[in-house]
Amino acid sequence: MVINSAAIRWHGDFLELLDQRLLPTEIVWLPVRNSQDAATAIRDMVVRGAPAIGITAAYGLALEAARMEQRASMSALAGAVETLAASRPTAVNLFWALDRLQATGGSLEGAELVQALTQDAEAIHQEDIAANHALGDFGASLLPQDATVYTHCNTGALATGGHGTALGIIRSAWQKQQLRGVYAGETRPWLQGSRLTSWELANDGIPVTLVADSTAGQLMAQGKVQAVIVGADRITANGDTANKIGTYNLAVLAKHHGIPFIVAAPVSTLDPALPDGSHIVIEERDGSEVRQIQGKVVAPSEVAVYNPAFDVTPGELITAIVTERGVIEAPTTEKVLAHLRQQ
Ligand SMILES: CSC[C@H]1O[C@H](OP(=O)(O)O)[C@H](O)[C@@H]1O
Repeated sequence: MVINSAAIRWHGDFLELLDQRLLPTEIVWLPVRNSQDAATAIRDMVVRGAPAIGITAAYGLALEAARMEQRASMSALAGAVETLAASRPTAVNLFWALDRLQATGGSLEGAELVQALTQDAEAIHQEDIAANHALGDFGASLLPQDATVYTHCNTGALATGGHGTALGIIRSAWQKQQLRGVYAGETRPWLQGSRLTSWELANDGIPVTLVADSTAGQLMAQGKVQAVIVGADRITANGDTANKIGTYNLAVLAKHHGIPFIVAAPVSTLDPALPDGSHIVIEERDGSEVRQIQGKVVAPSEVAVYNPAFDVTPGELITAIVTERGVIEAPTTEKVLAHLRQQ
C-alpha cells in the first residue's frame, strides 16, 4: 500500500520523509530504510510533531522487520524498539506506536510478522488522518463565527498523518466559513510557526499573520484573538498538557484575558498512566538551537543556554481538550478517564 501525506510518503517497502529542517525554502525528501534511519530522522527533527513521530517510528520498526526477513521476531527487534524509543522522550505517540506494534507482533515471526507490522503501521497512519478530520470538526464547533485564532508551533499536516490537530480545527473551521484568520506565533527557537505553520496556511489560502512570540499578550489585550488553539505532545490523566515551549505562557495570558484555550490532540496523545504533568519528561535540546538561527550566530558562542523543547500547561488553564472522540470541557481526571473509556 502507498500512503502519501504532506510530510510522510510510505511506498510499501520504504519511507520518505520531507526534511522539515529546510522548509520553507527547500523541498527535500529523505529516504528511510530501517529503524536507525527512522530514529535519526526523529532525533534530528527531519520529521517532528507528536503524531508524525509515532507514525514514523511505526514504519521504522516495520522496515527493520522487513530487513530481517525470516529472522524477524519481536525479540530480534528489541534493539530497534530501544533505538526508536530513545530518539525523543516527550511525545507519547512514539511510545504508544511502539507499544501497539509490539502487541501486534506478539509471537509472530518472519514474513507473517513483517506483514502484520507493516499493515499496523499503515493503519496508524490512516487512523491519524481520520482522527484529525474528526477532531477538526469537533473543534470547529467550539469557535464563534468569524473568529480570529492564535496558534503556536506547527500542528498541521507536517506534524501528523495529515490535516493536523490544532491546524486541523483551523482547516475545518475555514472550510465551514467560520474563520476570519489566524495569528501564528513564530515559536522560537526552532521556528515551527514561522517556517511551517505560516507555510501550510498560506498554501491553503487561509489568512495567516505571523507574529513574534512576544506579541501574543498585546493581541489578546487588544481583543484581536477569540481563541487560542494548540497541539499536544503528551496529556496526562488530569489534563495537564506537555506542548511546545511557550504554550504555558499562552495559557496564562488566555486565562487572564478570558479567552478560550483549546488543546487539540488525537487520543493517542493521552497518557493516563501519568497522573499529572509533573511526571512528564521534558526534552532539553542543544543550546546551539538558541544561539543560532538557521546557522547564523545570534549569541556569544560561550553563553550558557537552557533549551527545553516543551512546557506543561496545567489542566485548570485548559478550556477544552478536543480529540477524535469529542470534547473534554474543563478537563479533570474523571473526565479524561471517562473519555478514554468511551468508544
Ligand atoms: C500535532 S504536533 C504536536 C506537537 O509537536 C510539536 O513539537 P516538535 O515540533 O518539537 O515535535 C509541538 O509541540 C506540537 O504542538
